[in-house]
Amino acid sequence: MDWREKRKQRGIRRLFFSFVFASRGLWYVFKNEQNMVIHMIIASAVLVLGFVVGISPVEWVILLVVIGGVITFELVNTAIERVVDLVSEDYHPLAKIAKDVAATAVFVYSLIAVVVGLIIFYQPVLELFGFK
Ligand SMILES: Nc1ncnc2c1ncn2[C@@H]1O[C@H](COP(=O)(O)OP(=O)(O)OP(=O)(O)O)[C@@H](O)[C@H]1O
Repeated sequence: MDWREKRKQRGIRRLFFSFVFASRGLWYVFKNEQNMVIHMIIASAVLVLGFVVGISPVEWVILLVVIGGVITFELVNTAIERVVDLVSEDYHPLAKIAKDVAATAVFVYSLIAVVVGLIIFYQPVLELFGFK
Protein backbone atom coordinates (compact mmCIF):
# COMPACT_ATOMS: atom_id res chain seq x y z
CA MET A 1 0.00 0.00 0.00
CA ASP A 2 1.57 3.37 -0.96
CA TRP A 3 1.29 6.60 1.08
CA ARG A 4 -1.63 7.98 -0.99
CA GLU A 5 -3.73 4.93 -0.10
CA LYS A 6 -2.70 5.17 3.56
CA ARG A 7 -3.91 8.79 3.51
CA LYS A 8 -7.38 7.62 2.39
CA GLN A 9 -7.71 5.30 5.41
CA ARG A 10 -10.20 6.26 8.12
CA GLY A 11 -10.75 5.42 11.81
CA ILE A 12 -8.30 3.32 13.80
CA ARG A 13 -6.15 2.47 10.76
CA ARG A 14 -5.75 6.18 9.95
CA LEU A 15 -4.79 6.85 13.57
CA PHE A 16 -2.29 3.97 13.42
CA PHE A 17 -0.66 5.36 10.25
CA SER A 18 -0.52 8.85 11.83
CA PHE A 19 1.56 7.38 14.65
CA VAL A 20 3.77 5.51 12.17
CA PHE A 21 4.40 8.69 10.10
CA ALA A 22 5.02 10.74 13.25
CA SER A 23 7.52 8.25 14.69
CA ARG A 24 9.33 8.10 11.33
CA GLY A 25 9.56 11.91 11.38
CA LEU A 26 11.00 11.92 14.89
CA TRP A 27 13.51 9.18 13.98
CA TYR A 28 14.52 11.03 10.78
CA VAL A 29 15.25 14.27 12.64
CA PHE A 30 17.10 12.40 15.41
CA LYS A 31 19.29 10.65 12.82
CA ASN A 32 19.94 13.68 10.61
CA GLU A 33 20.02 16.75 12.88
CA GLN A 34 22.89 17.04 15.34
CA ASN A 35 20.98 19.73 17.26
CA MET A 36 18.18 17.26 18.01
CA VAL A 37 20.68 14.82 19.56
CA ILE A 38 22.04 17.68 21.71
CA HIS A 39 18.48 18.65 22.79
CA MET A 40 17.72 15.03 23.71
CA ILE A 41 20.93 14.62 25.74
CA ILE A 42 20.33 17.87 27.65
CA ALA A 43 16.63 16.98 28.17
CA SER A 44 17.58 13.53 29.55
CA ALA A 45 20.15 15.07 31.91
CA VAL A 46 17.63 17.66 33.14
CA LEU A 47 14.96 14.98 33.72
CA VAL A 48 17.43 12.89 35.75
CA LEU A 49 18.41 16.02 37.72
CA GLY A 50 14.70 16.67 38.37
CA PHE A 51 14.43 13.24 40.04
CA VAL A 52 17.70 13.70 41.95
CA VAL A 53 16.79 17.07 43.51
CA GLY A 54 13.06 16.25 43.80
CA ILE A 55 11.33 19.16 42.05
CA SER A 56 7.62 19.89 42.68
CA PRO A 57 4.72 18.70 40.44
CA VAL A 58 4.26 22.25 39.06
CA GLU A 59 7.97 22.44 38.24
CA TRP A 60 7.70 19.06 36.45
CA VAL A 61 4.84 20.39 34.34
CA ILE A 62 6.79 23.55 33.43
CA LEU A 63 9.90 21.48 32.63
CA LEU A 64 7.97 19.06 30.39
CA VAL A 65 6.26 21.91 28.52
CA VAL A 66 9.61 23.62 27.94
CA ILE A 67 11.41 20.41 26.85
CA GLY A 68 8.49 19.46 24.59
CA GLY A 69 8.56 22.97 23.11
CA VAL A 70 12.26 22.83 22.22
CA ILE A 71 11.87 19.40 20.57
CA THR A 72 8.74 20.53 18.71
CA PHE A 73 10.46 23.70 17.41
CA GLU A 74 13.42 21.61 16.22
CA LEU A 75 11.04 19.28 14.36
CA VAL A 76 9.24 22.21 12.69
CA ASN A 77 12.59 23.86 11.87
CA THR A 78 13.76 20.70 10.09
CA ALA A 79 10.45 20.43 8.22
CA ILE A 80 10.83 24.05 7.02
CA GLU A 81 14.46 23.40 5.95
CA ARG A 82 13.42 20.37 3.91
CA VAL A 83 10.50 22.17 2.24
CA VAL A 84 12.82 25.06 1.32
CA ASP A 85 15.33 22.56 -0.17
CA LEU A 86 12.47 20.85 -2.03
CA VAL A 87 11.41 24.13 -3.64
CA SER A 88 15.00 24.99 -4.63
CA GLU A 89 18.50 24.13 -3.50
CA ASP A 90 19.88 27.17 -5.34
CA TYR A 91 20.81 30.24 -3.32
CA HIS A 92 17.80 32.50 -2.77
CA PRO A 93 17.44 35.41 -0.32
CA LEU A 94 13.94 34.19 0.65
CA ALA A 95 15.24 30.66 1.29
CA LYS A 96 17.86 32.22 3.56
CA ILE A 97 15.23 34.25 5.46
CA ALA A 98 12.92 31.23 5.84
CA LYS A 99 15.71 29.03 7.23
CA ASP A 100 17.23 31.75 9.40
CA VAL A 101 13.86 32.67 10.93
CA ALA A 102 13.00 29.01 11.58
CA ALA A 103 16.40 28.50 13.25
CA THR A 104 15.84 31.67 15.30
CA ALA A 105 12.55 30.24 16.60
CA VAL A 106 14.46 27.24 17.99
CA PHE A 107 17.14 29.52 19.41
CA VAL A 108 14.69 31.86 21.18
CA TYR A 109 12.75 28.98 22.72
CA SER A 110 15.98 27.23 23.75
CA LEU A 111 17.16 30.40 25.50
CA ILE A 112 13.86 30.56 27.40
CA ALA A 113 14.30 26.87 28.28
CA VAL A 114 17.77 27.59 29.73
CA VAL A 115 16.41 30.48 31.82
CA VAL A 116 13.50 28.34 33.08
CA GLY A 117 15.98 25.55 33.93
CA LEU A 118 18.18 27.96 35.88
CA ILE A 119 15.18 29.32 37.82
CA ILE A 120 13.99 25.79 38.73
CA PHE A 121 17.38 24.21 39.49
CA TYR A 122 19.48 27.10 40.87
CA GLN A 123 18.42 26.69 44.51
CA PRO A 124 18.11 22.86 44.68
CA VAL A 125 21.45 22.30 42.94
CA LEU A 126 23.24 24.69 45.35
CA GLU A 127 21.66 22.79 48.24
CA LEU A 128 22.64 19.45 46.67
CA PHE A 129 26.29 20.50 46.69
CA GLY A 130 26.01 21.91 50.23
CA PHE A 131 26.35 25.61 49.34
CA LYS A 132 23.13 26.61 51.15
N1 LIG B 1 18.87 27.85 -0.54
C1 LIG B 1 19.46 28.72 0.29
N2 LIG B 1 19.57 30.02 -0.08
C2 LIG B 1 20.15 30.92 0.76
N3 LIG B 1 20.68 30.62 1.95
C3 LIG B 1 20.59 29.35 2.38
C4 LIG B 1 19.99 28.33 1.57
N4 LIG B 1 20.05 27.15 2.24
C5 LIG B 1 20.65 27.43 3.41
N5 LIG B 1 20.98 28.73 3.51
C6 LIG B 1 21.65 29.39 4.65
O1 LIG B 1 22.46 28.43 5.32
C7 LIG B 1 22.00 28.24 6.67
C8 LIG B 1 22.09 26.77 7.06
O2 LIG B 1 21.19 26.05 6.24
P1 LIG B 1 21.02 24.46 6.33
O3 LIG B 1 19.99 24.03 5.36
O4 LIG B 1 22.37 23.84 6.25
O5 LIG B 1 20.43 24.31 7.76
P2 LIG B 1 21.11 23.65 9.05
O6 LIG B 1 22.57 23.88 9.09
O7 LIG B 1 20.62 22.24 9.12
O8 LIG B 1 20.41 24.62 10.12
P3 LIG B 1 19.97 24.32 11.61
O9 LIG B 1 21.24 24.48 12.43
O10 LIG B 1 18.96 25.38 11.90
O11 LIG B 1 19.36 22.95 11.63
C9 LIG B 1 20.56 28.80 6.69
O12 LIG B 1 20.17 29.26 7.97
C10 LIG B 1 20.66 29.92 5.66
O13 LIG B 1 21.19 31.10 6.24
